[in-house]
Amino acid sequence: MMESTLNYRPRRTMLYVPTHVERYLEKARGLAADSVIFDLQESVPPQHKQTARDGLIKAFSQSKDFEYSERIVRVNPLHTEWGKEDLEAIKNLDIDAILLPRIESADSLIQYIQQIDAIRSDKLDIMINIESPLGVMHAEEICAASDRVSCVVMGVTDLSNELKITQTNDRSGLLTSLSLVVLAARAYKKCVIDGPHFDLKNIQACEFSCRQARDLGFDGKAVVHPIQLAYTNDAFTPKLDDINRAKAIIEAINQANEEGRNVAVIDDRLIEPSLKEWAERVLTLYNTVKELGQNELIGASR
Ligand SMILES: CC(C)(COP(=O)(O)OP(=O)(O)OC[C@H]1O[C@@H](n2cnc3c(N)ncnc32)[C@H](O)[C@@H]1OP(=O)(O)O)[C@@H](O)C(=O)NCCC(=O)NCCSC(=O)C[C@H](O)C(=O)O
Ligand SMILES: [Mg+2]
Repeated sequence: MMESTLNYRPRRTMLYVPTHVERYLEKARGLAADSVIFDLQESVPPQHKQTARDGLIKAFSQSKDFEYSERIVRVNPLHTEWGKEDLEAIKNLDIDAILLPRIESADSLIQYIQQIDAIRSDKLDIMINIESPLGVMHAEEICAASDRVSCVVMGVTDLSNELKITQTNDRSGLLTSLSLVVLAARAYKKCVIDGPHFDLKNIQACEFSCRQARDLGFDGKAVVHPIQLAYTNDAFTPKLDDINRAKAIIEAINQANEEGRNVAVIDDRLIEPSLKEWAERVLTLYNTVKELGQNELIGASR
């Protein structure tokens, strides 16, 4: 694994890797994904569930290193036999988090966490997919239910299907759900990730949805193919304009504080103290990107 002093984890990109496909597992070792989701669930056909578990264990036994990527395993729903077998298979695996699909209520989430804790003693990070109308409607109680949940990952295919929306490039049918989930996640200080873009060859539409996700408040976006990594990372990477503005804001607020004021003015714009938090976030992400050696993503402006 790349030597790192990172104490902040960017999650601009989360790459789903179907674990029954050996060449995808190998490929994932060298890709610029902030997180890798080793999928035992939706992308794995029923007849390959055991192959997928075996493939994952074999990949980790060869080396658990996936560059700087966070290692997340998505299991099948834990009330099913497949889910229980998944949990048993990964009980000793050195991973960073478990992703639970289709969470729809606080009660089931708590039960699943107890199931995980009964089999692993390391209080593993829990991540959840919200991907159904009920999940979206209950997002607030789900996010409130446990501090163990670090991250909410939208599942937009299942959701779009169940909402019966028309798929459009501007994703107008999904906007309410996306925003409700961002609201719930932010209310409880969780990281929140947009679902993937599925039109693999339509780069323009993918870029639009990355930028839309960023502007809606998401920390990053799931991806399903390596081709999507570069521009998804790019969309969530601060640009020089942001970095210069962040530095100016911190300096102006610090100076205002020294002079006994709480606010500052830059270029005729009022700078409130809460903007300092935004500025610090931008600089943390910028420093992390530099440390990852991805300086080429820091272009001039958005
Ligand atoms: C979509 C794919 C089936 C395309 O696969 P393929 O035809 O093999 O692609 P390419 O030949 O263009 O691949 C080029 C190289 O990239 C590697 N590759 C491709 N995909 C991946 C991947 N996901 N991870 C790692 N590496 C990948 C290939 O091996 C090629 O490299 P090389 O071998 O060196 O030549 C395929 O991309 C795919 O299956 N993607 C993932 C699909 C998936 O995970 N779906 C489920 C997740 S989305 C979801 O469930 C969200 C939620 O639950 C919801 O409901 O919305
Ligand atoms: Mg799904």
